[in-house]
Amino acid sequence: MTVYNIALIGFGGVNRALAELIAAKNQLWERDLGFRLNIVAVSDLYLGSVISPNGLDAMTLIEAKFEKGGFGQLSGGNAETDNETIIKMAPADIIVEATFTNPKDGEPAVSHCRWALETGKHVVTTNKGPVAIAAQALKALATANGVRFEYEGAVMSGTPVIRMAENTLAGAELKGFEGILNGTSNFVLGRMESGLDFASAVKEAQELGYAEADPTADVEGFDVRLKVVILANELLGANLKPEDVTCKGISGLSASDIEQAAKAGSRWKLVGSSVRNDDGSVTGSVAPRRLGLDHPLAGVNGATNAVSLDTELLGAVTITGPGAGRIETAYALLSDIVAIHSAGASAIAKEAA
Ligand SMILES: NC(=O)c1ccc[n+]([C@@H]2O[C@H](COP(=O)([O-])OP(=O)(O)OC[C@H]3O[C@@H](n4cnc5c(N)ncnc54)[C@H](O)[C@@H]3O)[C@@H](O)[C@H]2O)c1
Ligand SMILES: N[C@@H](CCO)C(=O)O
Repeated sequence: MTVYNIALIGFGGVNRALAELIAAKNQLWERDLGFRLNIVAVSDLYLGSVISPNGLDAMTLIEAKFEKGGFGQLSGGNAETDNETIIKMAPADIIVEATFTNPKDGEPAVSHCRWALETGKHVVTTNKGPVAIAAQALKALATANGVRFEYEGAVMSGTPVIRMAENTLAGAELKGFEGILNGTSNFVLGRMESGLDFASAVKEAQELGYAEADPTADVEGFDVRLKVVILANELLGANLKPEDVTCKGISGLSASDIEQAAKAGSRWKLVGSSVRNDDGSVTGSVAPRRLGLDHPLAGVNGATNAVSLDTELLGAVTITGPGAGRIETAYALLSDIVAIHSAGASAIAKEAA
């Protein structure tokens, strides 16, 4: 039986949900996936940090109502956050990075990933910053250190768009994509269509765990811009930076815009897209678009996301599923760990052959 020791960096909605899954499903994973997860360290800006080489009880971590600096009360705990020590020194096989996304330079999460990879630890992350801004360098660092850098949850939470496109559409010749890539803004537009005002709809999205720490990133399109960069670089072989992608969000849409669209049999959606141009260059954009109800993206509601991949050999292939949510995103982390486990198993099989 394989046990992966994991260290959680950030203990907010997503990593708490992963701890919940561990508490509820480790036995099932042992049976069905061939491994179990053991939390050996946690570090959080608000709660402090803790290392326990034998493992922390996931249920205790979730149920304890820790105040600021609360990890200081635990054996091996410290009221201060100490990401660098935790990442470099904890006896972890995998660092689970789920701190705030910084859309400007990806820090400090880029450094968290770098410290982990340099010390021979795998990284799984749902943080869009390091992936959009430094994926190439981090992937190279992972390869140089014989470990993996996995980030399925950075786009469409647990819906497997990155791995699905890479593994099962290889050779289909992707030409571009367009999609609804932000759960919060899609949820907000739907709630406004039902008559709720913008601010209350954003508040609901925050309560449901969909929104970024600063929801401006959701409603101004910055979050979608990062996702367009991630998909374009990963799937279209581009080398885009966030500032290369034109970006407009939904905050300029009024209740009357939304009402008028509905009366005319259409719906506003925030669409992120990218295309390979005839000269081989790849461009990307984020903008609200008024779509007829017969458009495939018009019926995608709530925090659901969808991306339509335009391929040479198959035409459009559309992937749809949850785009945000705590458990949904924690599942993406599990799927990354499954990928690491499978890669390890196939490496062992190759050595034995
Ligand atoms: N919630 C979702 O639906 C979702 C989906 C996909 C991706 N993501 C991404 O996953 C990450 C985590 O999301 P979340 O919903 O858990 O966010 P959250 O705001 O609930 O939690 C983030 C946690 O990280 C901690 N933190 C922030 N900076 C830190 C630092 N420098 N060191 C240590 N801890 C730090 C905060 O104290 C907080 O507890 C974000 O980057 C987000 O963009 C979230
Ligand atoms: N805030 C993001 C989380 C998923 O990346 C959203 O609403 O889509």
